[in-house]
Amino acid sequence: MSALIVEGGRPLSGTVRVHGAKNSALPILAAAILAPGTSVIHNCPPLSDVTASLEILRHLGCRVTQEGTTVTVDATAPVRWDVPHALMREMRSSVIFLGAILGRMGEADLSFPGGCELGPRPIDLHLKAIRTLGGEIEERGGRLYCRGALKGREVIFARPSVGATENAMLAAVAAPGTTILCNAAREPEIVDLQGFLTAMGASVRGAGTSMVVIEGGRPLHGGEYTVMGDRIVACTYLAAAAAAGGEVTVTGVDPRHISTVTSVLAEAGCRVVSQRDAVCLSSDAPLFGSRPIHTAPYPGFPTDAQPPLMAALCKGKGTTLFVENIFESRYRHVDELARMGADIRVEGRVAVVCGVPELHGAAVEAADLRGGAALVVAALAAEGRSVITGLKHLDRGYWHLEEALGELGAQITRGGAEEESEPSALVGR
Ligand SMILES: CC(=O)N[C@H]1[C@@H](OP(=O)(O)OP(=O)(O)OC[C@H]2O[C@@H](n3ccc(=O)[nH]c3=O)[C@H](O)[C@@H]2O)O[C@H](CO)[C@@H](O)[C@@H]1O
Ligand SMILES: C=C(OP(=O)(O)O)C(=O)O
Repeated sequence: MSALIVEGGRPLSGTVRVHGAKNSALPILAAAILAPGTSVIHNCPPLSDVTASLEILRHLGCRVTQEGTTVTVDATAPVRWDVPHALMREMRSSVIFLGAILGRMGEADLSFPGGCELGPRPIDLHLKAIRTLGGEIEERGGRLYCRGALKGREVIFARPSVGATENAMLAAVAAPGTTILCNAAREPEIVDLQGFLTAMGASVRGAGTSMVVIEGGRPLHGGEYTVMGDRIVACTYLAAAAAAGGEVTVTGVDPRHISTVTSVLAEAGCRVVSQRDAVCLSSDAPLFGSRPIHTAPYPGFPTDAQPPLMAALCKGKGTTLFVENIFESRYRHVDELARMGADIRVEGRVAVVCGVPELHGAAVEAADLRGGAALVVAALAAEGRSVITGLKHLDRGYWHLEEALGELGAQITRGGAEEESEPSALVGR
């Protein structure tokens, strides 16, 4: 079993560039199937979720090549419209292929998606949107059989959902007529998807607001596009610098996309300076607490940044209250942070973090992607050695994490947990 071995307690310094955003790259890869042509997608990070998406595209009959962070998808002649269950359960974003495959092939056969276990993650809003656009969906034996001639319509979401908005956009691009998505999610990744669809010849406007308008049924062609930088990876690096101390510049991110997070870090005592596509953070004293953090759909505080920010605030002088409003079970990192000496009390959706003067290294296990990032942040701030397992979760969303942090001066390596792990009571002492 592989593990990250972190010798913590060292300040970080230098500049790090974030890789492309997982949550943009995945719907963009699904969108590539919509056009009978070749799309070229740059800044597409070779994460395990991206590999799964490429496997789905290959299974559908696309020719796919990957050179560094550039992916080329030739979707001239897909031959299948089904996604095997093993690929569906690899990640949440497999469900985004529903709108894209149905839009291109007029038929789709999928099962329920995987992804981080954060409590119930229904797909009712996805299915309702597709049905509104004319898709007939039959749920049988855990599979979803969809067919139907799509038509532009008004779709009203009961709540903003990133994935359902993306799925509806992909289906609507292929649906003749005007589709209006009301109460759409406003995340920057949706704006990125609009950018790629526009590069393919689609007419989509309004992404980033709660109303997205699509004139569907236009002829599409392959597009060339560069995926935006990953704002959650940026928040993770900033949280690491805040926790470990030092001075770090994170580049390749739009500071406006993470202002709810940087304002919390500033309130906790870090100096934060935003530039056009970079954020510089320095931290040299124990962090204070911050005002209560309520996760919310964009432009609110992102749920994906909650675990790393919580980890950053564990060591310090203040108390911070977190309210997780998006997912029911997104505090699975708390027990592991407690092994490092954190003082966190959880009651339902609320977690209260009381800063402690020191954290200590420990053997801990990631239970989900951002929970894993939280463990890395805490380990960098902790005195002594931490051994972090459960890396398959981290590898879904962080590319070259140990190299990037290593360049900032962190002592972090990937090795076998068996050789490195001491009895957990001794680790870090
Ligand atoms: C691949 C990707 O982009 N993942 C992101 C996406 O996930 P994802 O697209 O799954 O998240 P959603 O925005 O859909 O979820 C928001 C809320 O709506 C609920 N809901 C969603 C769909 C549905 O059909 N029914 C329903 O009730 C969810 O349970 C959740 O409580 O947005 C989340 C919220 O910002 C992020 O944490 C994930 O990193
Ligand atoms: C929850 C996340 O991803 P997914 O929706 O793919 O599970 C995430 O990126 O933090």
